[in-house]
Amino acid sequence: MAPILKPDLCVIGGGSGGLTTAAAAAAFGVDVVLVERGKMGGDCLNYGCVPSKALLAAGKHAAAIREAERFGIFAGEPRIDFAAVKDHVRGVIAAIAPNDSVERFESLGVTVLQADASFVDEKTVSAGGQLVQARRFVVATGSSPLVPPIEGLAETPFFTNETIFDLYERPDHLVIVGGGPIGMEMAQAHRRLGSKVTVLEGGTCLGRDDPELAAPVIERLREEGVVVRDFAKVLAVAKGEAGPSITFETDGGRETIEASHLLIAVGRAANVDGLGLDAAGIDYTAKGITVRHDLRTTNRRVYAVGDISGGPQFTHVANYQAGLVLRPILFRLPVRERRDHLPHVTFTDPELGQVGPTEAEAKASGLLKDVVSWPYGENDRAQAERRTGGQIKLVLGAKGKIIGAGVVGLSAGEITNMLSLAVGKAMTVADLRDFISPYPTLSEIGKRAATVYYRPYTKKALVRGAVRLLSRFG
Ligand SMILES: Cc1cc2nc3c(=O)[nH]c(=O)nc-3n(C[C@H](O)[C@H](O)[C@H](O)COP(=O)(O)OP(=O)(O)OC[C@H]3O[C@@H](n4cnc5c(N)ncnc54)[C@H](O)[C@@H]3O)c2cc1C
Ligand SMILES: NC(=O)c1ccc[n+]([C@@H]2O[C@H](COP(=O)([O-])OP(=O)(O)OC[C@H]3O[C@@H](n4cnc5c(N)ncnc54)[C@H](O)[C@@H]3O)[C@@H](O)[C@H]2O)c1
Repeated sequence: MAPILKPDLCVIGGGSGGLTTAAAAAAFGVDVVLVERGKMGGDCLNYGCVPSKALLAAGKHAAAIREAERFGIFAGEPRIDFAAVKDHVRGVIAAIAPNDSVERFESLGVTVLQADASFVDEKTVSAGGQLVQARRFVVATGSSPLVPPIEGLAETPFFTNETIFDLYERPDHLVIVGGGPIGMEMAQAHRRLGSKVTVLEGGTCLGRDDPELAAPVIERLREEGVVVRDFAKVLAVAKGEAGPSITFETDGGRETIEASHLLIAVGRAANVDGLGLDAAGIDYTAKGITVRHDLRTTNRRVYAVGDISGGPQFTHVANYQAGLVLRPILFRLPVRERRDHLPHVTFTDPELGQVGPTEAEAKASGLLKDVVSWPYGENDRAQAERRTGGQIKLVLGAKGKIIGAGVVGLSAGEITNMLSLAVGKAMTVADLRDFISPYPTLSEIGKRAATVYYRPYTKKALVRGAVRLLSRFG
């Protein structure tokens, strides 16, 4: 048996959270062992963010060709080679993969074990038989697609995010169960690439977002021909002649529809199975590993980051958490995870971005003092681009502090960066009002929304009187 490895840090999982932790620790000269049982890069690179955004990008090009007439350009209906689109998706993954590869991590000084890791006791991990006893462990094992207990599903072929990107034939009719970010992004991408698409959502689509901001996304998908059915309870699926048939119930009664392909996108299950968490004294639930404010688990040697830590499931959150845990691990500094300033973007067209609490969440927490908004229609760049649908909303606390913000519209994801800075740095509407925004840019809507906050002051008799008085002094 190989000698026990005794590094300073052992990271389990080579996805967004694990790779960031390992690379940053190695940059400080720390002896790191990284264990990954599947593809380096995890979900984001292989089955998540990257392929979904590449597919959406292809769909966006098709939509731009269809809409070109509005700009005086006549191209007709685009001819779409679905297999070539998938080659493009593969190509994007391949272009990014070297950054996440075993070779790159070994070149950084990390020892990479390509094996399934499991705790055997409180201080030891076995990775394919190789024992590792590290001073600290970081668990970053991510999540997997949740498969709901729908009658007949186990006997019916279906896709998840782990298999849909390998489908090289264009679905004639893609039925998607779940209208969250995965469901809606996949629905629009496939519709734009020529498939008939139906979304069956148990509640309301994009239900975690501000309903007023989610509405234009849902409306746009419907305009493009996606059939969106809210409050649809899927009762059973069965393997039909041409593909799966899906029976569901709404207020209007029971219906059965025929699909060529079925995609299940109803959320995620934390990858806790087989990790030996009980042997290590690490508490967990179905949502993930239980962590403290500093992401430490119930085993003081072990931290958890990313989807497995039970919080919001995004790559940038995994990266943020990786940055946090390195401080206690490397420098013995105390940290406290914040969740009130986290952004997320759904990359449909229009994009939908949110930072911190929505209006309703801020109201429920008692922090809401005001909301100001500005429509894309009043932005000159949006007019030039002929994309005037959407709005920005600033959620304000006391003294004009921006505690949350949401935006839906063209390039809303990019605008969310500015909003993330504003919320993260506890800026006020005055900060957004006073910065100089280059003209004509879409981000100007943030500044315009901030000026709305000051409108009541311009109407105040005292302020108006002061302006009149001062004007007398020449
Ligand atoms: C379709 C889709 C689209 C998405 N789009 C976005 C987006 O646009 N933006 C965004 O921010 N987020 C997006 N996400 C979410 C994002 O992908 C995840 O939040 C992120 O990948 C989480 O990173 P992680 O490191 O926690 O887990 P993962 O990336 O899942 O990595 C975990 C790794 O651990 C390995 N592993 C698991 N168990 C073991 C074990 N016992 N031993 C060894 N290795 C193990 C797995 O093989 C995997 O490689 C998307 C997700 C999906 C599914
Ligand atoms: N752009 C992005 O950042 C992005 C994109 C995709 C995924 N993600 C991440 O991945 C996570 C998972 O995405 P997701 O869309 O699978 O999950 P989700 O939990 O966000 O949404 C799942 C949806 O499915 C519905 N649902 C659940 N059970 C159902 C059932 N039996 N029948 C019909 N509908 C049902 C829910 O009401 C919900 O609207 C997201 O929460 C997000 O963290 C992020």
